[in-house]
Amino acid sequence: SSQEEAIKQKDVLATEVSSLRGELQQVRDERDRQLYQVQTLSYELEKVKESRKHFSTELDSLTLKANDMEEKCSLKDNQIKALEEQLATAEKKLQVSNISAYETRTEYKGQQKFVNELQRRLADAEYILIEEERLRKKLHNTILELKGNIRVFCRVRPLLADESCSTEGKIFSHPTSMETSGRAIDLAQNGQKHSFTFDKVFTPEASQEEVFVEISQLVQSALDVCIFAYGQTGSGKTYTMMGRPGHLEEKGLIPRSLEQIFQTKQSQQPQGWKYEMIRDLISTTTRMENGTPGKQYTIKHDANGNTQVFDLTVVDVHSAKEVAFLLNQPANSR
Ligand SMILES: Nc1ncnc2c1ncn2[C@@H]1O[C@H](COP(=O)(O)OP(=O)(O)OP(=O)(O)O)[C@@H](O)[C@H]1O
Repeated sequence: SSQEEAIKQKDVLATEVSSLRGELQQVRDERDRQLYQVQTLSYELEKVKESRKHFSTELDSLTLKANDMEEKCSLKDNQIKALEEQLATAEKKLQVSNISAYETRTEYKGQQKFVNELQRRLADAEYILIEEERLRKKLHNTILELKGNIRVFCRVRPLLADESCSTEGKIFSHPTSMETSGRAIDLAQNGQKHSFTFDKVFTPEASQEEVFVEISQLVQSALDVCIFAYGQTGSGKTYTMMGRPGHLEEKGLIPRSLEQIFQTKQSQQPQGWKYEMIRDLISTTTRMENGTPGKQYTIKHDANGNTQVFDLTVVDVHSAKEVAFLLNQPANSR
């Protein structure tokens, strides 16, 4: 029985051993599986570590980028704020400008009305002025006609430096009677007295200006005027007509008349008058548009016997408002 028991025990033990072997095998298998898993996990861990490294680098760079972006964003924010402020100011200004533009427009309309009214009044005034000017011209010419179309003036020049005073005393005197005052001259020759009367007598003291004032009225009627200087040689014709070259104060009737004509041309321009002055330096003959010779006024002849001509020639009267003169001043000798 002990043998049986031993056999039984042996069987139990054998079963136990085989079960333990099975368990051992299972544990071994489990261990192998676990080992494999550990290997796989450590491989994965390695991979994870690697990718973590990579991600951390990327994270660093992204963090840097994010910081940079944040900085830029805050900068942009500031800029946006500043721009918003500017926009607000600009909007305010725009509002003010809109108001002032409206006011300006209203004011402009008012001004335009006023200008239109002034232009209308100006046109009226210009019309009246032109009419008045026409009347003035007519009256002026009538007065000149009444004074006489031909007037004779006498000018006595002073003694020149190389001329001596007559031993017999003065050879001329001016009568002082009321009706001949300023118009008469008495000459004494061989004890005889000769009296002459003119429209005006200029004494030796008379300046170029005084002589010009007397004829200046005629220049207004320049279309019909002829100024003629007559007298013996050395009596002062050239001086009276041309003046002394280089001495402005002593310029004669011709330069003064031309100045007056040009001044009138200027001053009458605003009233619609148009004068055309032609200075022809080549032409020696002057003709009206219809072919007839124009009026010619010989002004000067010099001491050498050569004649210099200064022509004031009426070429044409185009219309009441357009008058053309030909001012021909050849320095050539004839
Ligand atoms: N009123 C005056 N005041 C001062 N000097 C004068 C006056 N008139 C003439 N003279 C002088 O007398 C001189 C002779 O005058 P001017 O040459 O004008 O005479 P003229 O009549 O033209 O003579 P001619 O017929 O010989 O050319 C000139 O020296 C001129 O400057």
